[in-house]
Amino acid sequence: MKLAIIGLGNMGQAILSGILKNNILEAEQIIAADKKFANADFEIEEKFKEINITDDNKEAVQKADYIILAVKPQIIELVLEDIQNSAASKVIISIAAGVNTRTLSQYFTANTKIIRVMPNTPALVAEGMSALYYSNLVEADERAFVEKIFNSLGETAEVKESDMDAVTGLSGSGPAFVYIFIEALADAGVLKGLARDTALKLAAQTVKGGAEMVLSSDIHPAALKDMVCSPAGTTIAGVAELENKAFRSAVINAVQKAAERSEELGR
Ligand SMILES: NC(=O)C1=CN([C@@H]2O[C@H](COP(=O)(O)OP(=O)(O)OC[C@H]3O[C@@H](n4cnc5c(N)ncnc54)[C@H](O)[C@@H]3O)[C@@H](O)[C@H]2O)C=CC1
Ligand SMILES: O=C(O)[C@@H]1CCC=N1
Repeated sequence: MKLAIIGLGNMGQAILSGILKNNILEAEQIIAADKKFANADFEIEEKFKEINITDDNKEAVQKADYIILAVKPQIIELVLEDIQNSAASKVIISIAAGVNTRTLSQYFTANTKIIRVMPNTPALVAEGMSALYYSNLVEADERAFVEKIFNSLGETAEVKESDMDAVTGLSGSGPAFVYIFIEALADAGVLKGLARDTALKLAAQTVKGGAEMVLSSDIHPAALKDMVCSPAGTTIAGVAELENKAFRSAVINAVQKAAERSEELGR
């Protein structure tokens, strides 16, 4: 079995790292295509030295059974035009935000198997969250293989295609919202006199610990919040300020806007 990854940017590299680190495929079974490889000065990272690389998308697709499309939504149709004749009998896996199976299938035959995945960048540290949608022609062994790839990058969940824009706004874009929150916590620590590295460690571990509490217990986040808030204590004073500044509403709107942008990219 051979896999082609078209686009070896942030997400393409994260997926490739997970596959290699977890021995899902041997290096010889993978071919990566990216137009940046056409640049003679391009330095491929040490960890990817053993895989085949090319700047020719068609060549990669011809040699593979599974194709991961990891290019930007704005150029995916150019890539699809390029590969359509070589890829129709293969399993197509697109991670592009917003681009739906209706658009993807226009480039192939009615029998082409299409899978959409929305991963996120914590895949780089095997803490990713990937939502997967399988179109109905995809067979059980093909689903199992693709799920294995994304399980090697963290957690997976199967979703309906109509949920993909919401997923993109929440877990696809969400890491950026979390980083802003961590940065703001650390800035506040620095404002109150902490060293930057100490403040950043406290902030990141607090977010990680909070997430772990939610994931590892059946306790609702609101009840976990109540456990931190002592009557007339420090936390409730901070919580009141967050409510005053409409923090929840800002977060909800951020996810909503990101989901709407995903919808727009699909039009
Ligand atoms: N960055 C993120 O957090 C996430 C991104 N995605 C999706 O992943 C896809 C890729 O995003 P990133 O990796 O962030 O982008 P990126 O810009 O880091 O990588 C895209 C790669 O595609 C290459 N490329 C450009 N034109 C090409 C062509 N004609 N043929 C072959 N390769 C070409 C570029 O050289 C680049 O290396 C997007 O569709 C995005 O919606 C999905 C989930 C999360
Ligand atoms: O910002 C974006 O469009 C991509 C999709 C999800 C995360 N990053």
